[in-house]
Amino acid sequence: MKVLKDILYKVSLVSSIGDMDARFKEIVFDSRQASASCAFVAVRGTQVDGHDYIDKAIESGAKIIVCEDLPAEIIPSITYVQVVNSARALGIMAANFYDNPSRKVKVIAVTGTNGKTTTVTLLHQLFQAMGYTSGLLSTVENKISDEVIPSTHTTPDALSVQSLLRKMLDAGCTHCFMEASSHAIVQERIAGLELAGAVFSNISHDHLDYHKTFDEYIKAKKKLFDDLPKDAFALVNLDDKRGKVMVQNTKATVQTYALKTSADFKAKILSNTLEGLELEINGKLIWFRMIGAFNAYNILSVFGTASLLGEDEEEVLQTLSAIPGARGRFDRISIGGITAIVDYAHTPDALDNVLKTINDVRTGGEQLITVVGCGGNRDKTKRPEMARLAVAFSDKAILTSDNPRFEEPQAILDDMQAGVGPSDLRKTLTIVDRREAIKTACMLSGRGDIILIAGKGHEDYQEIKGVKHHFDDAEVVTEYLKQLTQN
Ligand SMILES: CC(=O)N[C@H]1[C@@H](OP(=O)(O)OP(=O)(O)OC[C@H]2O[C@@H](n3ccc(=O)[nH]c3=O)[C@H](O)[C@@H]2O)O[C@H](CO)[C@@H](O)[C@@H]1O[C@H](C)C(=O)N[C@@H](C)C(=O)N[C@H](CCC(=O)O)C(=O)O
Ligand SMILES: Nc1ncnc2c1ncn2[C@@H]1O[C@H](COP(=O)(O)OP(=O)(O)OP(=O)(O)O)[C@@H](O)[C@H]1O
Ligand SMILES: N[C@H](CCC[C@H](N)C(=O)O)C(=O)O
Ligand SMILES: [Mg+2]
Repeated sequence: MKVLKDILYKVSLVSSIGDMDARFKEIVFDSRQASASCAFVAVRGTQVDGHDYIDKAIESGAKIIVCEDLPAEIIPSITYVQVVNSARALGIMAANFYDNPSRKVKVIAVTGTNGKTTTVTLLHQLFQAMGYTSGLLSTVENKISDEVIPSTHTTPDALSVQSLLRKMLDAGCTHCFMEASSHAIVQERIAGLELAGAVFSNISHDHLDYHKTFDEYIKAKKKLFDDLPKDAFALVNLDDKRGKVMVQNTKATVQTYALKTSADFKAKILSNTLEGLELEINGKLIWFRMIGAFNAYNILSVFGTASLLGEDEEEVLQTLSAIPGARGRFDRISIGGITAIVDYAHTPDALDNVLKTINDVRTGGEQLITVVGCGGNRDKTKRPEMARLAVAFSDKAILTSDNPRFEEPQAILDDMQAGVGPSDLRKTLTIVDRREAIKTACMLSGRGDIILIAGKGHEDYQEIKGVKHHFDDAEVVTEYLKQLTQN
């Protein structure tokens, strides 16, 4: 049992009614999970307002209500705590409830439009390989050392963040590498965390459905750095034109990395092929198994982070050199002389990078066939742009579905097709069924050709009308390439 006033430590309060020494055994922010003697935090959401569910939570046994607006009817047996910001209060309460695990585990948060999963995965793999026990919170999976805990979000909700960190601490983890999505920052899912450092990779077009304007999206990412404590580090990519803005108001120690300009951590690409990257980092030449210039940025930010955490530079580079990278990020499958690449590029910038990378490392003569779709109920403005890029940088493009969710798949494809100019229609196919689209790409390809399947990476489902149907790009392309090349 926890005592309310202890758990409210550092929460900005407006007023309270009732017993501040009240005891409770769990915090919930969803009335459907309320139980006897829980504390219910009413959070305003995008769909509904948690304040409308206060009665329901009390019916299910909640004895403590934390909210921004007090209800009209006050029940004498209930304690009400009015706070400035419920979402923020939830994060701070969760941290106190689990005894502030981030004071003992060094937590590094990575934000940016692209590269978060890759960066945190590399950091986790690196620290594990160097003998540390470390944790991971990522889009693909959460990990406590080697134990996998399935991930539902890029950044879990505030309670899950803290309870996972507590488990990491109990399991002996010294570090945790986590993604901080812009949604999570705005929704205060990381409030209450005491970060040891934060990393900014880049910012480009995404999630304008949620943030509305690019300025708001930049502000969301900047908030991570604004909220850092003085003893933390802020590591930013200076080649991104928003790198400096991110750390304008931070109290943390600013450190920079770049390929194109002078910075604290600097790298140069010596060679970039389908086999890997050769980089010069701090005067040392090292070979890496990851492909593409964008991965040079990810490797460099991992190197910078590890150095700022006090690790030996030589050991870091040697260990990183053997690491394969994150699942679904430029995964190469070679069957019968055909190369398929499965990649999670689901934004115009990521797709542009991946297509340019393939074009940079092509030897010439082969065809590049790209299969790509755009998610339903997500930023619509990226649809024509992604189709335009796929067509412009490939010999053939097959536009298809990617998690249509509650939208009509053909309507998403119509939005995509608007980005294809009349002269490019010849090399564009539209196939709603993703399996058929991949099969067609395999049928159109011959020895030496490259098939890029973009958008889903590690995802093993296709989400249609609230139901996730098993679907795995790598599995499907392997099946057809085997079938077609064996006959
Ligand atoms: C748009 C968005 O981010 N939504 C997240 C948000 O939900 P919401 O604001 O819509 O919540 P709501 O349904 O309006 O409910 C408001 C409050 O009322 C409560 N409630 C609701 C109903 C009820 O009966 N009783 C009750 O108490 C809810 O528990 C909630 O506290 O808060 C929830 C709890 O933390 C999240 O699960 C949910 O993620 C949804 C499922 C989602 O799809 N989010 C995506 C967009 C997301 O967060 N993506 C980023 C990564 C993006 C990227 O970079 O690629 C991520 O970090 O995963
Ligand atoms: N540093 C980078 N710059 C630009 N593009 C990148 C970078 N790193 C990876 N990418 C591309 O972006 C895709 C997504 O990468 P990753 O999963 O690491 O990003 P993310 O930020 O975690 O994405 P999400 O917001 O969906 O969690 C990759 O599949 C690759 O195509
Ligand atoms: N975390 C991102 C992933 C998008 C991946 C893509 N496959 C899609 O479904 O749009 C989101 O939920 O917007
Ligand atoms: Mg991610």
